[in-house]
Amino acid sequence: SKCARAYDYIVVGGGTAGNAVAARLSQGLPQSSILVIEAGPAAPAELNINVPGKKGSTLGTKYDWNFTTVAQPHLKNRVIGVNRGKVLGGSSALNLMCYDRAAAAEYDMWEEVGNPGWNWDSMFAAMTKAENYTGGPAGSGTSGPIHAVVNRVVPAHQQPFIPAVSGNFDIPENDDSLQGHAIGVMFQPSSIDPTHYNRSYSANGYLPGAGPNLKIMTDTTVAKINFKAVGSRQRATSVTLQNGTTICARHEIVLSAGAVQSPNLLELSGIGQAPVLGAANITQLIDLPGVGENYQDHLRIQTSYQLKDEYTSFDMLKYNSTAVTAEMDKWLAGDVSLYDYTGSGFIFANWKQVNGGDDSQLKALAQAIVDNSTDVGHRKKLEQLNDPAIPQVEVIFSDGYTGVKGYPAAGSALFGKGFFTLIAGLMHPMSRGSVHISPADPLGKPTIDPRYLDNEYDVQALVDAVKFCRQVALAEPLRSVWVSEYEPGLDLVQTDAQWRDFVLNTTLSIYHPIGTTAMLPREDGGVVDPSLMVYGTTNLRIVDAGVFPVQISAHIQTAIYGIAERAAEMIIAAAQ
Ligand SMILES: Cc1cc2nc3c(=O)[nH]c(=O)nc-3n(C[C@H](O)[C@H](O)[C@H](O)COP(=O)(O)OP(=O)(O)OC[C@H]3O[C@@H](n4cnc5c(N)ncnc54)[C@H](O)[C@@H]3O)c2cc1C
Repeated sequence: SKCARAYDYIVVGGGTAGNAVAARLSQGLPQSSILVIEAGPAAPAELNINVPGKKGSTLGTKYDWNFTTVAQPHLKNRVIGVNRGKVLGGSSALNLMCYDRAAAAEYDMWEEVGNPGWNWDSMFAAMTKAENYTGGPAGSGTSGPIHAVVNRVVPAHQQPFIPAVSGNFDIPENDDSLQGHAIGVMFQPSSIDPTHYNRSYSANGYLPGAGPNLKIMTDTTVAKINFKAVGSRQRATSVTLQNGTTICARHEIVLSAGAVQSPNLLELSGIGQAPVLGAANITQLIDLPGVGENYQDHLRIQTSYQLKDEYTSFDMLKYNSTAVTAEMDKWLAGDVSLYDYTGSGFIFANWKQVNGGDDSQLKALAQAIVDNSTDVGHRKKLEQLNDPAIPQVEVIFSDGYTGVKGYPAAGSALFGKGFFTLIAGLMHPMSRGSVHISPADPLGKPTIDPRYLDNEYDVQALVDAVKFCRQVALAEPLRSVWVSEYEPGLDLVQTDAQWRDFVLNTTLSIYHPIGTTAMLPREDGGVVDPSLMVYGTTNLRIVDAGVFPVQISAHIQTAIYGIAERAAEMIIAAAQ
């Protein structure tokens, strides 16, 4: 079909990775033309995105694709939200700004599973190239486009968190957790620009540094990628937009639509497994069974505590309209405000640290899964369990009520009270799921089935993680700041059966899907090779969270920026 326009490089998806790779290409290839196509709008002045304390307020809005899983049979048939950014900046505009890194050995595993050059050293260099960490330890990035800083608002009732953990558990205080040794209890930064105390994300971080050769189309959705056969491989020549327009690419197309939608776009373009394509009446161009498989995520579970009345929590902004106005005025004026707040207290621990020195039960459960699996990712998870330097559980000190049953209703006895929440994240669940186009409506919402908790390891791990949250809350001096456990309730949940039920009723995703276009050997279910090129194509790369081969024990944005930096270096080198 005819080209309405042509560019040297087309990046599909102006999200976290897409804007990063596009801006770097525009700088490194000043003679080339680069186009970013983003389905959502640009929203540079949107306070719900820019103000750190308004994090979460964009979920369910026009800036969110609002995907959901299919009913999860092992979570009592609950449907779990899969929120994804639909705005220039993608999910980096919606995320909760936690900014950290996993243990060095976890990035080295990417190389061990068949990706030469992808290891801690190369990823650390790439992640710090993306970074400008004010007040970070030696070795942090200081001139990259994404800002990081430890939040200047630390509520008084968070002060006892670190002493309670380091004083009562075998978990050391660690001031250096972004340098490859992740274990400990610590303050960690958020992706915030301390100049104005606003969210730092791919749209306001990378794009201002791009050259005039970068063009951005917003509110524009790509429907498919078109190919031309070159010998036994396929060359990506153009994209077709949802309105039927065709835009041509002279050199390469980069797919950065995220771990949910990049595999969908491959399928819509004829790349994927035969049954999925056949059911949607799509002609198969490349048989790639790994497309949309290997969906891995982090899971969350939490306990919440009602504070003594002398403490003021972030909850105030839920019920006190005078405080809302006053704090927003302070934020707008650049003064210290409650609206600066993001979480800064974290624990990253292995199972022995969580379970009083004994990790035998969880290891046996994991071993049983690996014994019945040929999956390379499962084998790596067992290796991770055996390495005490690799965290299995994260606990976030979250000020205010951020649980599942809801803040007390207006008029109820606890309305107007303050809370804090300990959110546990399970870092290496064993479950694997999938995301595919829906046969009935291939251009509509995808069918997402993460198969959460489909194995006993994940269930028991969540039980242990949430019991650990309570133990931390009960440890002094933290015990002295609260009056009662609001959720689940000290009296209501005590036995293992009750904890198990609480897990099945309240476990949620912590929004980190990865692996659905994995960088792995083709025979292991891989979709891209170590240069991020889709197998069977000559010039289609994927640059987003989908290429992670194995999940890491960290919030994933730093690794995604690192992948984008490395991808840009490869594409620029290939062009020169
Ligand atoms: C609510 C939430 C909280 C999170 N909290 C944290 C956190 O605190 N710390 C952290 O490190 N990580 C966090 N994450 C995870 C992290 O932000 C994301 O994993 C990451 O931003 C994903 O980057 P990406 O480039 O893979 O995809 P995205 O950033 O999602 O980018 C994909 C882009 O492609 C666009 N797109 C999709 N399909 C098309 C199409 N057909 N045509 C055109 N454009 C298209 C989308 O609109 C989007 O802009 C969170 C995520 C969410 C959703």
